[in-house]
Amino acid sequence: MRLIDADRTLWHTARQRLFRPVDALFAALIVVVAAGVRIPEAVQYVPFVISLVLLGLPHGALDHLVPSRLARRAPEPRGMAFVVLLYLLVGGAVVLLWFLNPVLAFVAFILTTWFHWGQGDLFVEGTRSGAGLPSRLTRAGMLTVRGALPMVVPLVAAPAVYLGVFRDTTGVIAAPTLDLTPFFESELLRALIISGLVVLGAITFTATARARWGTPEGRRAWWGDLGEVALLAVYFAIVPPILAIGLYFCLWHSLRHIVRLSLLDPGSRECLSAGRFALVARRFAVQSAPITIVALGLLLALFLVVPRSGLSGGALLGLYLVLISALTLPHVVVVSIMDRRQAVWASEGDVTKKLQSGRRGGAALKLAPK
Ligand SMILES: CC1=C(/C=C/C(C)=C/C=C/C(C)=C/C=C/C=C(C)/C=C/C=C(C)/C=C/C2=C(C)CCCC2(C)C)C(C)(C)CCC1
Ligand SMILES: [Fe+2]
Repeated sequence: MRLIDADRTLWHTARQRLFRPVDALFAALIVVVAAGVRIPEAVQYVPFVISLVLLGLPHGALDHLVPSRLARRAPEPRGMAFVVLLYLLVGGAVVLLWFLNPVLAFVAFILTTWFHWGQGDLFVEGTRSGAGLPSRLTRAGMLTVRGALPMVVPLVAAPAVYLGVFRDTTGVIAAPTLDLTPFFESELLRALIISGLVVLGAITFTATARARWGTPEGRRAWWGDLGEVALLAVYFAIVPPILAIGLYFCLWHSLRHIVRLSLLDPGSRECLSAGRFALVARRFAVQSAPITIVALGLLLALFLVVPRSGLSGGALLGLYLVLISALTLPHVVVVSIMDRRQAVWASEGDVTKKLQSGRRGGAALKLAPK
């Protein structure tokens, strides 16, 4: 896939000015933890606490504006009503599932996150260069590998922490009914999971090499992709999971999504073109504040409603994850609509038709000529 040139330049700037420093921070954390420094448990929760008001929770708080932004129109009530209804119905159904079957709700949440974080990275990967993203199947492979890094690597590297978060999160709703300890402790399962991921990664990178190797730009993109995957794989294997995932949620997934949203907003786009990131951040903070406050209200309501909410770090994180899971599914629907309009999954023919009819939805992608 190829991005229209103006967008590609803006993504390049974002990569240099925003994403590279985050790479450096993750690399530094790997070194610090590998050197044997123990990060106190309380500190590990800090990114999740900050995510309540900065980057994390707010990154979905403009979802109601997405339909109008994609259509390049001023915010309109119909699009907003659609998104609010979507959140009410789908989010409500997820909360209900937590009450009916917390274990199933947890597993569904992990799988949804796997998909969603993979889909976010797949889009950003497509902005890296004019070199083609390969077949849809390979794109699905890229999504699966990217999403698996935060969801699967901690399961293999720190199963006890994963089990703890599972217990805390399901535990805010009901006393545990199912003991999954053997599942989390199975060496065989861990070996199978990690080998599956390595094999899938190898197949995917071989396939993307075939699509991208033809030009110097394509080769740079391929190495860049590989570098990110390697960094994240080591990061999630070494850094304590709650800290690692909290930082990734804010500084990786949400930051990229906010850049994507800002490119669909003419005012923010102008600031981005001028490299004025502080102004973009301010605009986003102002735009996302009202709905973020509503979402915080929902968190408080959930705290009062769920039967076993507590004040320990684990219980509070569990409660927050229950809320996030209810927000994530409708958010995934909105982001999937963005993916569709921005041609993330399109075949070459579809994209050409879209470009010809001028329905580009802002940062539209087009496939590189073969
Ligand atoms: C628009 C709207 C709104 C809002 C919204 C929002 C605000 C959204 C957001 C969204 C979001 C905010 C999303 C997010 C996502 C996230 C995620 C998806 C995460 C996940 C995570 C996980 C899953 C993890 C886990 C773990 C840990 C932590 C540790 C270790 C282990 C484990 C891995 C388990 C409202 C409702 C108000 C209204 C209507 C409209
Ligand atoms: Fe997201």
